Amino acid sequence: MAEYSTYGSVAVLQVNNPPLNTFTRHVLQALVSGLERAQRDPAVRSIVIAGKGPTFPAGADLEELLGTAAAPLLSNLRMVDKHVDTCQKPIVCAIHGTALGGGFELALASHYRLAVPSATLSLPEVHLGMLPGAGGTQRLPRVVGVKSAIQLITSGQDIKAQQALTLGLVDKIVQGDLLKEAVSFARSVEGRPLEDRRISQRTVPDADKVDEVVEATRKTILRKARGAIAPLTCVQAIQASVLPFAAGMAREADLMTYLMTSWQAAAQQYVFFSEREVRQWSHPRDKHINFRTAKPTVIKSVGVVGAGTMGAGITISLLQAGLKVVLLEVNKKQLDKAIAVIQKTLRQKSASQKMSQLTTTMDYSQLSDVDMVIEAVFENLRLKKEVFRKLDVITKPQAVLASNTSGLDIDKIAAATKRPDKVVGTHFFSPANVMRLLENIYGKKTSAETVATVMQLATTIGKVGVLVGNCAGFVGNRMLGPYRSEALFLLEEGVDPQDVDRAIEEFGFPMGPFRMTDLAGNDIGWRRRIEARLTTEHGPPPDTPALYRRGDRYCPLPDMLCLQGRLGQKTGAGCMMLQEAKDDLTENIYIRFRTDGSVFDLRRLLAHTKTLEELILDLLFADDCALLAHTEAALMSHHAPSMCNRYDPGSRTALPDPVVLQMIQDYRQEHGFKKRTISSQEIVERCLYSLINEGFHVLDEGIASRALDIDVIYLFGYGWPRHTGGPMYYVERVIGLEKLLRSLETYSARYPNHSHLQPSPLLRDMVAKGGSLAALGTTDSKL
Ligand SMILES: CC(C)(COP(=O)(O)OP(=O)(O)OC[C@H]1O[C@@H](n2cnc3c(N)ncnc32)[C@H](O)[C@@H]1OP(=O)(O)O)[C@@H](O)C(=O)NCCC(=O)NCCSC(=O)C[C@@H](O)CCCCCCCCCCCCC(=O)O
Repeated sequence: MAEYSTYGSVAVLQVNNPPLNTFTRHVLQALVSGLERAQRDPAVRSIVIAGKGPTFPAGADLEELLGTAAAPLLSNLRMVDKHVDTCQKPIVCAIHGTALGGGFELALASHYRLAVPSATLSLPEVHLGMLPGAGGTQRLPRVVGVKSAIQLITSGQDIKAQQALTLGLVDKIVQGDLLKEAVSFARSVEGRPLEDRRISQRTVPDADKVDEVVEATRKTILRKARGAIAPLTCVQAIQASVLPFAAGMAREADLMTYLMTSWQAAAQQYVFFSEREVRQWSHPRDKHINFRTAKPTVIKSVGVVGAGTMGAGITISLLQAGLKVVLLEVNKKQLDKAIAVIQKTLRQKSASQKMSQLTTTMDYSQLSDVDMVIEAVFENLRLKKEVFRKLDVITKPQAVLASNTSGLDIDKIAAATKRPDKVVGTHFFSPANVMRLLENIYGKKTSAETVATVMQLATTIGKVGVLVGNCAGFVGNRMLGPYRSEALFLLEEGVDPQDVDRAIEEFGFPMGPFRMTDLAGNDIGWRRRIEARLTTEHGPPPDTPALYRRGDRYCPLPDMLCLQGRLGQKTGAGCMMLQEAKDDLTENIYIRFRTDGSVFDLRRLLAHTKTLEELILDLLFADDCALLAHTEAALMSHHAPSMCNRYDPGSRTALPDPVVLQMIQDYRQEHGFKKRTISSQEIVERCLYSLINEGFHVLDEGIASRALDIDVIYLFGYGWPRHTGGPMYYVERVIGLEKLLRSLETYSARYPNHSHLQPSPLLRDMVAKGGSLAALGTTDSKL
């Protein structure tokens, strides 16, 4: 637990609790005993604390901290802190790996800190809904000042060894053998006075500005925290660091108790464990196929087909993980653009050497030797099937063929090949090199080995892989459908897009549904609806009721906006790019012509023209292909409208657009909707409960095998606020299943034709029988 040895006058205490040397009560007890022994022994004149194996302690053991062993753990932790803080012999912490939470706090309580260059220090408790409760909020500001301490603690960010040296958090970076160096360093400081080495005895350098600093940061923290209580509570604890040390520690303990007993801390710790638990997948239809039984194929090289935004992002992720990549794109201009983006991103990450692992090509035969291909072409089933047909012929028989589709049928794609067992979905989220989620979709014939391979790939490239079944939209986008529909129905009834966004953002999402569509591109959903024949490029399908499709309520507002060229931020951004990077405009921008109402993709037109400017000038001045008036004006002003909001050039701040508001008003009038006032609560409930209700359907159908899989998808792919634990956790632990059912019953009685508000049979069953999502597989046994 903590191994004791001596090297002459130096006692070495090495924490040994694999894999991360976390502090359990027994580890802390062993540390107390070791410290007592070293203090008692007159031959010992200094002490080194280190971690055995790969790391310095990574903090308190969460299973103990949150369980019945919390009290002895805390009392032992206090004892260690007291022994270290009052010790009359110098204590040197030798840091390698990750010194996190309580581990870093132990180092701060010691007299000296040495670190290897690769070491990382951090106080990540805020991510667990807590604060650094072992003196971190009191000692850190005494070293770096209140301002930096607020920044470091409320973000929980990593501090690399070199930065820690600059901040005065470590005393020396050690290049060679850490333990040997630490022992010799300890020997060199023996007998020196210790008072000025005790951080607890120092004063906070910017103490006189504490109120000013707190006031200045509060607003930013509030905006970022979006309903999470931990960040602001951390600030309160840091504020107390200007008090005498003992008083500050007492305040820290009070605030820690408050946080530790909050529902948000429980939710965030559930998130921590769920993020790891999704790796322990099992096939919903055959539990014998699981992460233990299925062996992944080793992937060393990957082909990426399609060098659009997604293809480039996927390529960056693969290169960063050290994999060889062959990037194929048939459009030379697009390929060049992707290469530039990849180069720039890798350079920013100081990883330019990774470029040597990249081959770019326009020739499919270059994919003949890769272990796996990820197709990232346009979201069109016909096109994807064509690509897979080619890949099946060209790639080696054992290669895995994955599609980065966001919702198309994996079985239909697999059917285009003679190796459906090797075909699988890998749904990346944009930007693919940033977003952590990888939704992996197995088809009817996908083999266990193929599933294991893509789940392993997720880990290799630092993503959170979640295994789901095949259905339209899979888990994430399928659940988003009802949410979006309800948001649109709310517009019909009287709220403005900004009201919906505000309510959802106040709940904790980084973006409401309309800002999100503006960002992603309204045409994505439009194309999908066109393919599903719910609408056409010219308007509603003939002989179709305006507000119904196949018997279901339908809101045509987004289609109407698309027909007017209001495709989202990119229509504005695309035109703004005119000024700076005209070659950059390669996404799908549509131009609708007055003459025959036909819609063209600007990108395609661009391929036949010299420059975007020339094309636009041609279009604007050609008699036979005049643009719609408003698009024309927007192009002229280099600022096309987005779907629902206006954006000042270069800005992402959404401003209400009077044109859209008027359009919605006219629409209400035309279809006889009576405007009424709708509360934020109703907005949130209707949007989120319909999404969660779909989650119950998804579980019922076995598309997701556990509620935690859905939670992880929403947390890591859709910006669901982390402090609420995810949609399924939130509804079960915070709202209550019974309340959800009653609310859905009320809303569905009011809106009988909104089918997604009809409570799912699984939810009804669970409420009737007192069942729980945990019993369905939400493994929160660790909590
Ligand atoms: C460390 C990592 C970066 C490593 O990442 P890596 O990818 O290598 O590995 P994994 O993440 O997969 O982890 C492997 C394995 O280990 C499990 N695990 C990781 N961390 C912990 C942990 N801290 N505890 C338990 N288990 C852990 C993980 O689940 C994996 O398990 P699996 O089965 O899936 O293989 C990365 O793991 C990481 O970031 N970990 C989290 C580190 C962290 O957050 N540390 C901080 C912990 S909280 C803490 O330290 C609190 C302190 O501030 C002290 C608090 C003192 C409280 C005092 C309160 C006083 C007032 C109290 C009230 C009075 C009441 C009373 O008196 O009774």
